[in-house]
Amino acid sequence: MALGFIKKIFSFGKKEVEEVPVEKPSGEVDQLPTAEQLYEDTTAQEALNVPAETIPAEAEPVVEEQTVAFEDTAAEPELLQDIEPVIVEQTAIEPSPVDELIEATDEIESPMGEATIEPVPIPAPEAPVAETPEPVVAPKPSKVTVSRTVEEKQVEQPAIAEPERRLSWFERLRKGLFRSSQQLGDSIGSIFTRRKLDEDTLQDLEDVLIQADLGMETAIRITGALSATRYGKDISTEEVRTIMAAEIEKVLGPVAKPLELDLSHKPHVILVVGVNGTGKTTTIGKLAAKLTAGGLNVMLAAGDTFRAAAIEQLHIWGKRTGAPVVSSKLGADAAGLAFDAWKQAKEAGSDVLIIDTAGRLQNRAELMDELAKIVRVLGKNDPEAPHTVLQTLDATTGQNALNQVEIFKNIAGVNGLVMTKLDGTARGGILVAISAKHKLPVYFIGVGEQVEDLEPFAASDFAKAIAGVA
Ligand SMILES: Nc1nc2c(ncn2[C@@H]2O[C@H](COP(=O)(O)OP(=O)(O)OP(=O)(O)O)[C@@H](O)[C@H]2O)c(=O)[nH]1
Repeated sequence: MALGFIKKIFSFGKKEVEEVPVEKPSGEVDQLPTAEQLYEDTTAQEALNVPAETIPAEAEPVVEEQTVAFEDTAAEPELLQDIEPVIVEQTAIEPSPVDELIEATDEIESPMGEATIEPVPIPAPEAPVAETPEPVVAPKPSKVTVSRTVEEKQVEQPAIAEPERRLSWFERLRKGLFRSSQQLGDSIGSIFTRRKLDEDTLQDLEDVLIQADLGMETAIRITGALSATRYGKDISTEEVRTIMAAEIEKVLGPVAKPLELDLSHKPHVILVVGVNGTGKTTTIGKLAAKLTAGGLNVMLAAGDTFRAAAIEQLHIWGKRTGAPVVSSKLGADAAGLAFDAWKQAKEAGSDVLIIDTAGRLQNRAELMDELAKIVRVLGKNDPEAPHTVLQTLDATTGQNALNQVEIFKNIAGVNGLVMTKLDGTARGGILVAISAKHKLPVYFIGVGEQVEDLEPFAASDFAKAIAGVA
């Protein structure tokens, strides 16, 4: 009953995301990925599952009428009325005592008076029915888990709008990894044709696995597993692939974790970092869609103050997901913006604040310093913020991604990964090497540019797709 209650908390807040006409500011957004195409498929779907263990025993609603309302599914439409629309007045941010609050070493150029919050049109609640029960505002649990959100059936498009069948996320993953898994399969095939498993074949296989970016540790793990059971025997490519998939899954299993948000922090701050073009802003949009669809109040902060298109892109996602966006003028101090955004989110009672950052190469020391400053400054507001530091990794990247994680983790405290673009001509093997080395949770994979194309990371599916096992 308690689980049902919590599920209802996160389903009655669901809103249909309306198509919002996007105004193009003059000039700057011409190079934006065609927003209308990019955001053509907009329906945000169910977002949150709350594991039973996170539900306190006393999670029963305290108000008697409330219990009745949740148990009576016919009464749910009425509850929809009770959700306060997140409407933020479009006012300039009041001057904040930033300078007093920040140590002298962190010279924050607060974008006071420049940062704006985009008001968000909220879809109208469903029409009330007769005999509306007493309004009830359901309490939110202190911890939520973000997991699979979009069922394939929920993203179906009318036949007329989509003449070709849209591939499922797993088909896109397989397709994306097909080329590298095929190359791997060909190489394995050429090693084991009419050859028994011996020292030479094991060495050749190890080389092939390392070339596929899987990393030395995993390569040795795979050859070790083969050697232990099949040494001196004939072995087929399929058998090698199957053992490879099993060993890769053992590496990935421990890092395939759902993203958990600690809502006792209000807002729970998610800082999104990574190298240029790795999919930070797109991932933020997709994640915001999951969270808002789950009934959470989300605020976005356009901390990529370098690119006008990035700010505009985040505003588009804000409109699509119903999340207000805090932004500032181009070139403003990103740490100051993050600081002000936290205050705005606090004042607005947001559950989650997601902060975008400018893409930066990990070897650009001054840019990495700026990132460290954003992290420090957020800690002035809430010593534990940012609570989640997500790094996006482009799946078409090879060995360099290992170095990216190393440096972003050290400087920004990355504590979770998202691998994007697995639907393209992805390599993907590097995620195995990164997982073996850093053991950071991998929360999601990006398998497309649409709002629903963010999938919880599943070790078994990924391992099979890399190894080319059905
Ligand atoms: N195919 C595919 N494209 C993606 C995915 N994620 C992001 N993209 C595309 O990759 C490009 C870059 O994405 P952004 O979200 O702008 O990347 P970013 O990291 O914010 O970029 P910078 O701000 O320049 O660092 C855009 O064209 C996105 O549509 C994905 O999972 N699959």
